[in-house]
Amino acid sequence: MTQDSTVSFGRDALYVNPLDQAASFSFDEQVARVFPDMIKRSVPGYSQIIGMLGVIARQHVKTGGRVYDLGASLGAATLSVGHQLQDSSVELVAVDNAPAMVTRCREVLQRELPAQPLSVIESDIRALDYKPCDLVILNFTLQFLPPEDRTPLLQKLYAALKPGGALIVGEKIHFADEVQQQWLYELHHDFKRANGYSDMEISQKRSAIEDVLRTDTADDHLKRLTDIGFIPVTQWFQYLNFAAFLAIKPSQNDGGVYAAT
Ligand SMILES: Nc1ncnc2c1ncn2[C@@H]1O[C@H](C[S@+](CC[C@H]([NH3+])C(=O)[O-])CC(=O)[O-])[C@@H](O)[C@H]1O
Ligand SMILES: O=C(O)C(=O)Cc1ccccc1
Repeated sequence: MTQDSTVSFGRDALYVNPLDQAASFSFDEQVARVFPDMIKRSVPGYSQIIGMLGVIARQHVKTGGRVYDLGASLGAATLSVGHQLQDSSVELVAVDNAPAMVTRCREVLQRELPAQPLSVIESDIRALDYKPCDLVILNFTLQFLPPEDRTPLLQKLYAALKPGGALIVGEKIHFADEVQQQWLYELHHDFKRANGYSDMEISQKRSAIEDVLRTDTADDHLKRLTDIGFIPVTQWFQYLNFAAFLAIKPSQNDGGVYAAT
């Protein structure tokens, strides 16, 4: 962070003190202020995924193309794509519906990617009219939509993607097998404890997110994306109960087998 920046970020201590009743988690001013620290200490592999998003973008984004980062928060995924592509003919579009995130995101991205055509849009991603695009990133965002809204959004994104375009979905997942679910759930708890959260912080945060973050299984994701028409669909990442998927919109002339630049 540069000296003249108005954006500053702190350590996540939101759930340190006992709360009578934890309010539902929301992406407000308090969360935005500690978000980089919160997500790195809470999501196993977050930094590795972010780094790889830019690398994957290089395979799928063409000259003059467009990339959407949906539920962009502070723009980390867009930043990774911008740094990897280094292509000022590509438009990067970051969208989030939380005003506290959008303000900071705009400032960070304009400062870090000054030569890039860039839009930071405050909008619900379900309401947006999507322009033709090469890559859509939903990095830990789909999980916050009501389950019944997930397929309609993904269908809309499929329609906007150009043939050969890619969708990347990062998600917290759960497991159909109860033993596996319990095991990975506990390991995630231990991961957070190893990153400096107390048991009380972990359990208060869990109560606050349980109604707003509803997970699917990896199979749910693979099936839903395949049913919509994406092919191939692959899971390219898993670290404990966090996973990421890559889904391609097939092009007419590759027999639906593979598409990239
Ligand atoms: N309907 C919606 N419309 C727009 N934005 C939404 C909606 N619902 C939730 N959001 C936004 O989705 C983001 C989810 S965080 C994404 C991290 C980021 N992708 C990253 O790669 O750093 C993940 C997490 O905190 O676990 C928040 O900024 C919400 O405001
Ligand atoms: O903290 C958790 O347990 C999570 O599942 C990840 C997360 C990270 C940031 C905001 C909300 C959820």
